[in-house]
Amino acid sequence: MGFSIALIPGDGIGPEIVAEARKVLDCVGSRYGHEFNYTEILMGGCSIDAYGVPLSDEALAVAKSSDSVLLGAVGGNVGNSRWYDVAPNLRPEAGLLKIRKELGLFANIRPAYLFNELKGACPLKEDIIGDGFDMVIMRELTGGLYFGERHTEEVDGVMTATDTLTYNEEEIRRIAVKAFDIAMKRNKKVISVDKANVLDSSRLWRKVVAEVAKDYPEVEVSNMLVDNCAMQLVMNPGQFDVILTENMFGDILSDEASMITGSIGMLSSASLGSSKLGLYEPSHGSAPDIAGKNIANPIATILSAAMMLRYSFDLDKEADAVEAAVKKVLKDGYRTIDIMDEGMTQVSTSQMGDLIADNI
Ligand SMILES: NC(=O)C1=CN([C@@H]2O[C@H](COP(=O)(O)OP(=O)(O)OC[C@H]3O[C@@H](n4cnc5c(N)ncnc54)[C@H](O)[C@@H]3O)[C@@H](O)[C@H]2O)C=CC1
Ligand SMILES: CC(C)CC(=O)C(=O)O
Ligand SMILES: [Mg+2]
Repeated sequence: MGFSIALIPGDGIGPEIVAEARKVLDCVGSRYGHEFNYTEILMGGCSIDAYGVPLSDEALAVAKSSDSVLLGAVGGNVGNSRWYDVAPNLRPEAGLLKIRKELGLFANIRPAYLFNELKGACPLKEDIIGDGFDMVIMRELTGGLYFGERHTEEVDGVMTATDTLTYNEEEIRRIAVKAFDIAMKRNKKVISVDKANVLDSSRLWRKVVAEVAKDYPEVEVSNMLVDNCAMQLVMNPGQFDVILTENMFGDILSDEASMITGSIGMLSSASLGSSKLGLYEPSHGSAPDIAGKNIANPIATILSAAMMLRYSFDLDKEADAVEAAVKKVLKDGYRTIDIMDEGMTQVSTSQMGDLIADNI
């Protein structure tokens, strides 16, 4: 079968890791008889350099007309790059926020599980790791603080910056439904994370989640405050199945969850809406500190490509093959530097891609 993929390498390590995911997809294509047709588009700092905007209308149109979108990452050194001394809607990340909003991708699924082979790279003590953990963070992606009205102004002679956090009940309901649906296919446990002891938006969040829960009597549901959740993730990660949370809390908690899987370079993600068109990207950023060195871990991006095969193309067998290839390469002892451990063989970004592709 043929599938069109809008490919967005982006900035920093983006082009390096996307090249490896493409290599793996091409192996899947020839092994299983599919044709993946790529159209490369610019987004982020590279698009600012080329067109003066982080996402052009033409690039957005390509993404909208594709079967799916595969992204590396966007952005540079926040604070000391030329891309940041401009209005917020012209910064690299504005391209990412725009594509998420324009494609209606309100559900960001970030699976965090510990490969047995990576127990040594997990920073937690053995008795905390126990039998490992396997959770999914279901993060709301097109509402909340990242999309609220914001401005900076002088108030009574003092510079004052304002960001607003708004959710309506429909936005909460649709992400809650996604979380309960996914819990039904897993261990039937949802922990909804909020800050209901302070925020009105969190109180509405709790009320709507409780309403949705009534349609899923088999799912065990509870609430947890976000500061406690940050602590519980490193104290008892095995307790989580599905974490349901709003945009910024999910952004922060997923970086924390990624680290206990061994490295932020391991955490994949799928951003979905109400159609088959999804955007697939690693949970990490453009890592300018290691860009161009061929040392970044491409596994999060490769596993994101596997999610693309599963969720956008319904190619479950092929997605399983990619995940199995990743596991095999780790089992064989190959590691990029971020997950390197005693007795293992250190490989570069491109070598890791080659090894995974060879195991398809
Ligand atoms: N989805 C996206 O495009 C995202 C973009 N960003 C942007 O990325 C830029 C850098 O942000 P940071 O806060 O430094 O976060 P980051 O996630 O890019 O990097 C944090 C740390 O993790 C390391 N790291 C990240 N990915 C890695 C990988 N695949 N393999 C090995 N090590 C890896 C980096 O070297 C760095 O030390 C900023 O401009 C930020 O806005 C940040 C998060 C998401
Ligand atoms: C630029 C941010 C909004 C992206 C991010 O940190 C993320 O989606 O994890
Ligand atoms: Mg993030």
